[in-house]
Amino acid sequence: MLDGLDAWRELPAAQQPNWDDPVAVERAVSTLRASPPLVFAGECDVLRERLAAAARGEAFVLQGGDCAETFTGTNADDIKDRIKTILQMAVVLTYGASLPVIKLGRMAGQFAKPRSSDDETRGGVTLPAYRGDAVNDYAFTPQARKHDPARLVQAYHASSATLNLIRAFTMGGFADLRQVHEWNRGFVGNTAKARYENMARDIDKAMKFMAACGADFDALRTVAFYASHEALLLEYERALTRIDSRTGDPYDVSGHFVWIGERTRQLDGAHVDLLSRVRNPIGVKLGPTTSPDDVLELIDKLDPDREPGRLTFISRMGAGKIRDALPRLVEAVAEAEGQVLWISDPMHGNGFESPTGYKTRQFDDIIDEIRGFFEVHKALGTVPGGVHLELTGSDVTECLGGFEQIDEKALATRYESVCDPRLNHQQSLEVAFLVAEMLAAR
Ligand SMILES: O=C[C@H](O)[C@H](O)COP(=O)(O)O
Ligand SMILES: C=C(OP(=O)(O)O)C(=O)O
Ligand SMILES: [Mn+2]
Repeated sequence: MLDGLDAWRELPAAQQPNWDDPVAVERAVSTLRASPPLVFAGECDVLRERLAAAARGEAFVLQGGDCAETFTGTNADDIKDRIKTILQMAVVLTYGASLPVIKLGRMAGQFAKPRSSDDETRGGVTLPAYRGDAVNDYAFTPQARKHDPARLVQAYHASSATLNLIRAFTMGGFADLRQVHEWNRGFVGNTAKARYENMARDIDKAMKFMAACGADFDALRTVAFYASHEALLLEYERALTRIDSRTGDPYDVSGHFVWIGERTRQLDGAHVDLLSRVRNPIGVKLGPTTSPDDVLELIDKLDPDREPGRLTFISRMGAGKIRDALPRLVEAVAEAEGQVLWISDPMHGNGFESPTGYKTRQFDDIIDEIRGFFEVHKALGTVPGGVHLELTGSDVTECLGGFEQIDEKALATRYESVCDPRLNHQQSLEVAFLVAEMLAAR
């Protein structure tokens, strides 16, 4: 019997690649094992403490980025635009919440996707589904769709390059509060967004007030920005699990925060087992079929010591279901004295296919699910601790609605996602203003 960090190998593992060349898998895994960690365990500990503060209502989490990062998207402009969007949103949310905002990118590791179907059929041809650049290529040819273990190593290098740029931007002056504030003024000033003007004006006044008081803006030139992704590919996550020399504890050093998806959260499955053994702060997605017993068992397995900041539940119920499905889960956790952080993913329960064949989501459904999340927590006296969004920094047309009123016809103009539809730059900022209003109204 295998123990410890390899016990998952004897458990059912959903959504894994079909590699047909064990020698190539071993080559990739041994390269990963010999490669340096992407994050330092001490950073994961700091994030765990920050998330504990969010669970107490003393901070708010903004987790966002692509559904699926790609190797071609690993370039300076795309990464910069995503960081810029998240920084802009964070300033608006900080103002609305009057709380620090924890910035957590779905970045630097989000290269693997669970899929509903193993195959995809186009024009009578059936090939393996695209499972993220860490597994196969999006192009619809037999060669591209073959699962290739060498891609794990490419995903590691793409994550490393992304994280390097994140660290450079957020520590090197790009995140300067004065600069981010100017970008936000541009957003509100450029188009008729009357609804957001009041808050933007208030933020402007607050900045002037801070300046008049002699606030040290130079101290606000850097921000902490953490990396997160779904821990889907077990060989990859295992190869990047290392023993921390300070404490002797295992950490998954592929990212600061890793989560288990809705499709891989089986209580006796491999993903829950592996993540139960690492010290990182971790998350679990919870869809509408989750039962109170499921959440209690997940807490027992993943957070037996009830450690604040260790476990985040990311609810993704759908706008029409959240008000019915979430309360019993939140109540069960509260009764069990679980110390979990609740955050809302208003994306994954609200997808549908447009008549023209695009996977999309309605902006208003996304907002309604977040509103439902706040309502449920308000009614129960618990803490709505953050939001988890699929977004990008460019002007794609993937989600419907928002003040630009992207309609079904417009989806075709700039649909670039290789998996789920993302909020574009403007829609992301709009979400930030609306969530800031919800936070301010608490
Ligand atoms: O990002 C989430 C999942 O990978 C995605 O929603 C699955 O999409 P599918 O139903 O097209 O496979
Ligand atoms: C796969 C995802 O979500 P879920 O596990 O909630 O379906 C995702 O976050 O892209
Ligand atoms: Mn997705």
